[in-house]
Amino acid sequence: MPVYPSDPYPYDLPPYIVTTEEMRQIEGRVFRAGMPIAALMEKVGQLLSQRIQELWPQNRYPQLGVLVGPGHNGGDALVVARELMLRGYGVILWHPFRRAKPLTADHLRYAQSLGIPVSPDINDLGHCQGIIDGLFGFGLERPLTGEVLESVSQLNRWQKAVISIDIPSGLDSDRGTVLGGAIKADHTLCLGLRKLGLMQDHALDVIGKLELIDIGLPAKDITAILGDRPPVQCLTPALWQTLPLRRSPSTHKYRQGHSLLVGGSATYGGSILLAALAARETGVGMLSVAVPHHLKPLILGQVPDALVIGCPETKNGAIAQLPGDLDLGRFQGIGCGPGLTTETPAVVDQLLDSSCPLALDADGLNLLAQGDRLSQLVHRKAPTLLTPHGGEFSRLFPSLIQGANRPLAARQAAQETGAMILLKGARTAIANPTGQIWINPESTPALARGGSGDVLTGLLAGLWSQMEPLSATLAATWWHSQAGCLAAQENTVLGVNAWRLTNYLIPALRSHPID
Ligand SMILES: NC(=O)C1=CN([C@@H]2O[C@H](COP(=O)(O)OP(=O)(O)OC[C@H]3O[C@@H](n4cnc5c(N)ncnc54)[C@H](O)[C@@H]3O)[C@@H](O)[C@H]2O)[C@H](O)CC1
Ligand SMILES: [K+]
Repeated sequence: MPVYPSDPYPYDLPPYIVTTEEMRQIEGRVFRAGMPIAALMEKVGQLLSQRIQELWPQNRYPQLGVLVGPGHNGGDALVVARELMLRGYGVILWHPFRRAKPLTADHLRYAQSLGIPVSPDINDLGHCQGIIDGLFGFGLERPLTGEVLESVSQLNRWQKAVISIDIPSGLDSDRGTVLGGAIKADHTLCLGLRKLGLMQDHALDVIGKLELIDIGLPAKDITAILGDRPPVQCLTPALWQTLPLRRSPSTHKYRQGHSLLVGGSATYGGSILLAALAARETGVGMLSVAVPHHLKPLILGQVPDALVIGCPETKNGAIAQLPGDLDLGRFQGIGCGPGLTTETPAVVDQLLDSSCPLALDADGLNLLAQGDRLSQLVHRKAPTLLTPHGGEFSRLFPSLIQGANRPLAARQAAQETGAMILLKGARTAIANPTGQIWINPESTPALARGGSGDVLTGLLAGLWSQMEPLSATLAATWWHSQAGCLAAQENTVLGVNAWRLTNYLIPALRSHPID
């Protein structure tokens, strides 16, 4: 599992993520406009063959097994098989189906006329160094069963190098769920546009490294189906350019935003400190941190540039209330939750009643889940962001089946609450109340540890005071994961504790050219 994409996505391609139906409609426009299906299949096969030769040089992968399905995924695979054979690879086909689509049947017949062996027995591929999976693409209609399922399981047991064409066979191209069984790929060469099923947390172990192959889909056909505001898209490096890096020479600290962080307790003292360390890396003009009184020295000691507000505290060392004279109208971005505990709901109520842009995380979310706070959220006028991980999301929205399709669950939650939802995970999904979704395509398992979320909350609070809330949320998410990837690259996937992550925020930013 690469901790840092060595060759990230070709971001010059549209960052859109499509459903099966949208892909079919886009390709349908291309075919109706005159592009012969056979021509596109041949083009796709050539592009795939070139990439596979780069990934699998013939001297290291002399023998290749090619799984040929009954549909056009199988057709793609047959073009690849033929082209690689002509370039000197040894190729053997596995095709256990009696029927195939006409185009696929033609390619199969031609491959056989060239002397490429075909076997219905998967064991005849046991000697191959690499397996090319052209069983099913987005046309999979039902779970794999019988001999096909057994052969896929056998193949996975071999643990050979596997490249899947478009989608690992057996994976649902919308939900990313495994239908009966699925090929476990090292690489998935996705054709044209990313499929929604490939951008789901639970699909990651099956798809391996996801690469996008540009098959030349005209932008006009994509826009005709997806519209000008594509429903689902990836975060991209373009977000670096949106950060508030351009400042007027005459600016002053009061013009660079004032953020407030609220949290901390005797039980969890470090979370709010991590958030504060991250917030100040955003360059926010002023940073205020409201903590229980006893934590004030800790914050001041580590973040002397912050204005630390010592709050009255409960006997358990949590914030009892925010100071009565605290004017929340002074802040353009508030992050509440790291280390807060759920002892004092009044703190969250006070923030919800304010007209401040508010990001709720951790115990701020757990308090939101109590009583009718969540149902009242739709009446809040100021921008609101909820940043749950999976467990918090399930507590907040028990009726939404996020497991099957987390991005769509996040969208539904955003539309129900009127808040932006940032559903954290391996592929964090951000949804806004207008129904748009952004998915972060690049992250690292190194971030799966306590404190990472606090760092994100700090970035959000700091950027919300300097940028439009949605842009700030997208940029913070991208920045956070890129810093994690860089930290993992330099310290291994074990070395990205939250404190070190805060120290990688600026290096990650600096390592990308800003126009
Ligand atoms: N749209 C195009 O013409 C192009 C598609 N590309 C590639 O082709 C696939 C999509 O092709 P399609 O034929 O629609 O679907 P599949 O190849 O996935 O095969 C579906 C095929 O299999 C049968 N089937 C479905 N489920 C099962 C099952 N569980 N067991 C057995 N058989 C099953 C179904 O009846 C169909 O006949 C796409 O992913 C691309 O790889 C090209 O890239 C460009 C042209
Ligand atoms: K496939």
